[in-house]
Amino acid sequence: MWAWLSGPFMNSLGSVFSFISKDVVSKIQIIENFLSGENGSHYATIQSMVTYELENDLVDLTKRGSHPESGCRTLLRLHRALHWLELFLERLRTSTEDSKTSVMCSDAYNESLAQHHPWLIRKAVGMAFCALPGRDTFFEVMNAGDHTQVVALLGESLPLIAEVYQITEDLYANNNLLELP
Ligand SMILES: CCCCCCCCCCCCC/C=C/[C@@H](O)[C@H](COP(=O)(O)O)NC(=O)CCCCCCCCCCCCCCC
Repeated sequence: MWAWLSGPFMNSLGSVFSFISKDVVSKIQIIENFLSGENGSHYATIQSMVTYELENDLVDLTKRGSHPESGCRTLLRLHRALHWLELFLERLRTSTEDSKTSVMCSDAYNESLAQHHPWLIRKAVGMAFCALPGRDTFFEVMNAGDHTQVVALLGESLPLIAEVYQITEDLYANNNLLELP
């Protein structure tokens, strides 16, 4: 399912994007390792992961310490990335022929992930966006047919992405986990 993150499309985007996809792949790997480890059953759902890690003091809550790669903080990074994805795909869905992917990407980034990234990363990411391929290429790599079909697919998927995002957001908010280091 995550193969595209290290596939030819991401590779064709250059070194900043391969850095980004390596970061995402390694975070997914951290969570998969918990899932296949001896306490894997606690990682079957996000809810059970949160309960298990909090009850067993497995999360660094205020500053990085003995649990720098907890499931909770790792998923939080992916959760924020999912928000970026939602905002970007919504822009792509409603875009017109002369919309620029670089603008769609950076607007979505500034509304989401950028708030959690230091200056240097924001600058590097901002420059990388300028080199993104055009809108047609994005429609093509989704491999879901012509523009109309891709727009329809996005229309069906985006509410589901938004729902997943909101469930995690509420769970993390209720447990004060939204600022995990
Ligand atoms: C498809 C086209 C291109 C991708 C565009 C990327 C948009 C934004 C890029 C921002 C990248 C910043 C790189 C920094 C990484 C880390 O410093 C930083 C902090 O990690 P740390 O606390 O462990 O140190 N990592 C992150 O914030 C994770 C960012 C990942 C952004 C990737 C977005 C693309 C993929 C979406 C997949 C969503 C999967 C969700 C699964 C539940």
